[in-house]
Amino acid sequence: MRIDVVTIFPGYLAPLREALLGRAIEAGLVELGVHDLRDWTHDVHQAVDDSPYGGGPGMVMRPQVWGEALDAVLGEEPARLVVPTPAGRPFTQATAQAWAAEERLVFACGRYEGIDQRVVDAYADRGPVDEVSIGDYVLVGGEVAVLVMVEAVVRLLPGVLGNPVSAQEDSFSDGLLEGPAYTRPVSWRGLDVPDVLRSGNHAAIARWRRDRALERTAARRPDLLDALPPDALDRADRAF
Ligand SMILES: Nc1ncccc1[N+](=O)[O-]
Repeated sequence: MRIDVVTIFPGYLAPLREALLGRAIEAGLVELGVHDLRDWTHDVHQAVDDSPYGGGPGMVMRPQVWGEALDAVLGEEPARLVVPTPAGRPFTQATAQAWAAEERLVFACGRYEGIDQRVVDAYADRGPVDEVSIGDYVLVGGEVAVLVMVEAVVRLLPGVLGNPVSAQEDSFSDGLLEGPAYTRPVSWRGLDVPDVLRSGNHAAIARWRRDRALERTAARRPDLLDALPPDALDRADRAF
């Protein structure tokens, strides 16, 4: 997979070259390009924004600069263009799963009050454009959202995670939150690991884990329970 990011703060994306993602890049599983939007300005002030038509607070990012940048970065190769914005559709594990199958992702990081809408409209004719949000809060720009989304996607690529099974058993993969996890020592500050997890009885362990996942999901995210397909909960689940 090739990932390109266009931003006025390239340094913000440095963490993508650390740890797991850094190793994936070194292993050639992912190619990463980070581009400074100001490279496509032509004025001495390298202006990337201007005041909004119709008035209102803040500044809007100029379409000309973005057009030149995205033409250059996208080239002729097909790619999914992603614009992080609080006004976007929710980015979920399902989005990450879908994007993990893409050859190319190009992220356009908006700052200020966002990017002139015509940029999204103009590129919608060339390929898929997703305006997505990582949550219902307002960040200063899209860069942090790109870090979140790239990590969620790249960890799903074959060969990236040491233990690929865990990508299947993540929270959300079966529609439920993951339950509690334990490791050694068996007793710590007077708190013991639940006996069932040391019983060796795999059916009982699976049942216990499922019950804890249902319990946690009901308590913290009842919306996820409501969203489950009708056949997702078996009789034992319903008994819980
Ligand atoms: N929440 C956000 N705030 C600003 C820019 C992008 C955002 N997002 O979620 O992608």
